[in-house]
Amino acid sequence: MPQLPPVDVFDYIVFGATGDLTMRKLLPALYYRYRDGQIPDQSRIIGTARSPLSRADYQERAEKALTEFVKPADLDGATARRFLDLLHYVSLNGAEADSTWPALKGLLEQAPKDRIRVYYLATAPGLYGQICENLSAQGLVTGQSRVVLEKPIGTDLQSADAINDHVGRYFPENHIFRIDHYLGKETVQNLIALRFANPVFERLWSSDAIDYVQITAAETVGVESRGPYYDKSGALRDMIQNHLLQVLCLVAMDPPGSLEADSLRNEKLKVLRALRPIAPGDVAAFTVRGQYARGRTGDGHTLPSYLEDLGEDATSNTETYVAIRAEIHSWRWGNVPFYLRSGKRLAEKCSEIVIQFKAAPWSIFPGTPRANRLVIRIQPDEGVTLSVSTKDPTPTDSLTLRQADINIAFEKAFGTRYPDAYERLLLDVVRGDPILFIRRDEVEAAWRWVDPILRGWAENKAPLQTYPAGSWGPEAARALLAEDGHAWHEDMT
Ligand SMILES: NC(=O)C1=CN([C@@H]2O[C@H](COP(=O)(O)OP(=O)(O)OC[C@H]3O[C@@H](n4cnc5c(N)ncnc54)[C@H](OP(=O)(O)O)[C@@H]3O)[C@@H](O)[C@H]2O)C=CC1
Ligand SMILES: O=C1O[C@H](COP(=O)(O)O)[C@@H](O)[C@H](O)[C@H]1O
Repeated sequence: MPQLPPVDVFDYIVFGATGDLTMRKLLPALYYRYRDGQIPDQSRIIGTARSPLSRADYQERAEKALTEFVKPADLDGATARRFLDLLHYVSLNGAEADSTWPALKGLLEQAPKDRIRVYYLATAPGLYGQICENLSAQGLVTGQSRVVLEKPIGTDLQSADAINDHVGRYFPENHIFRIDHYLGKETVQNLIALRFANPVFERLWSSDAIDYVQITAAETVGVESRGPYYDKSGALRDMIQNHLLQVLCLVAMDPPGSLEADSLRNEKLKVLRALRPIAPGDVAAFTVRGQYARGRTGDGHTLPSYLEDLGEDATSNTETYVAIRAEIHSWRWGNVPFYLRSGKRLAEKCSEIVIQFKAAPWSIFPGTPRANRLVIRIQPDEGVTLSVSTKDPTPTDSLTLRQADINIAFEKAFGTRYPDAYERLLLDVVRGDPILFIRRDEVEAAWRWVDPILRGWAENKAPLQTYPAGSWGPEAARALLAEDGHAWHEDMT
């Protein structure tokens, strides 16, 4: 790994420091950046949550998390111990302006006044405004302070506005970092390179040459321990409103004028605003929502249903799967359908973008050559595959065609580990670089599109389908594409 420039000394204050996100993603990501020499030793990571833990208890929990979530080959004992020394813990109720705040204040004020402070809110979004208000009341918002808001921001446009207004009273917009970890994924960023550094693609990137686009984020896991959050959220709010719409923006946007954050965000915003609204009465035609029932893994193990995962006697109308046929009303995209889907307990863990090109208008070969297809694999096995027609080498009396792939597997091609998305994003906040974070108007535009779908579902205008855990989702999702004469990637021939 080449020498990476370290960031300035910082204090990272994590609210929700005992939670799933901190343990599974944030601490491992910070460990990797520390291991690679990017985090100076004087920096501190201060965990806060209501649980009454000592600093040693918290370090012990963090050590367990590193053992579980960092690859064993990457976990060096001595480095991990030095990393754990950066950790502190303050027991505090973020929702209340009580007597526990001075402990945090005292700890922060031990550092020089101009030290960078990152307040990372890894708690329920309903707490964001109150935590910021308390930070301000305690005099903890300095000129060098930034706040990171996890997604989803709110549960609809109205609640998102309320949160953004509340947080905005204490932090200026350029110090608010709305994180969407999909933007930190290497292959998602690579879309910008692929599209705007390779004219061979960009010249074909429109309805002139593209038949349709699919964006998939499929997971094999169920709701795990996150039932209480997830059951109130569902797949549309959890994945589509943020991650998939952001990926769609990068696929569909016009070239930004530069790599300045606002230049990119302006282009993304135009796409969000050009999404054809799906009215509540149209949800049955353009959306499919599903919930996993009991099923089986590929090797025959029984998988519980969503209701069983939630716990005894649970009932729920929450979707764990969504498929949507979206359209972008713009000159570039005409009537090109963008099929989005995301679900839990599906057959494979796979996030990818499929760009299906149009077939040749005329064939001089026996049979019609297959249309080209570009598959951008976001995870796992990050890479790009372009399927092309080539001459079948079998010596026959006619020139027949065979499909072949031009394939780049990034890890293999570059011989380097692909970092987790959070590794990049957590240090971008310290650097004060907002390019991979979401501006307020983007969040609002995304909710504006999602809200009528939620309303249609709440009015029961699209029935909740079931699908067997371990499958590719409800049959109705197949039908959604079949109506256009299309098929999901796994069904394509
Ligand atoms: N987990 C994930 O994979 C992802 C999560 N997110 C988002 O991150 C956020 C956190 O998610 P997740 O970690 O899963 O949630 P968890 O429920 O696992 O953790 C919540 C954390 O918040 C703390 N907490 C709860 N109430 C308070 C309070 N009043 N004051 C201070 N701390 C409090 C809890 O600790 P205690 O009970 O001790 O106070 C706990 O540390 C959510 O907004 C979620 O949507 C986003 C992307 C992925
Ligand atoms: O934000 C979230 O993302 C994860 C999926 O992330 P990935 O990087 O593994 O694709 C999802 O499991 C979770 O429900 C959601 O909140």
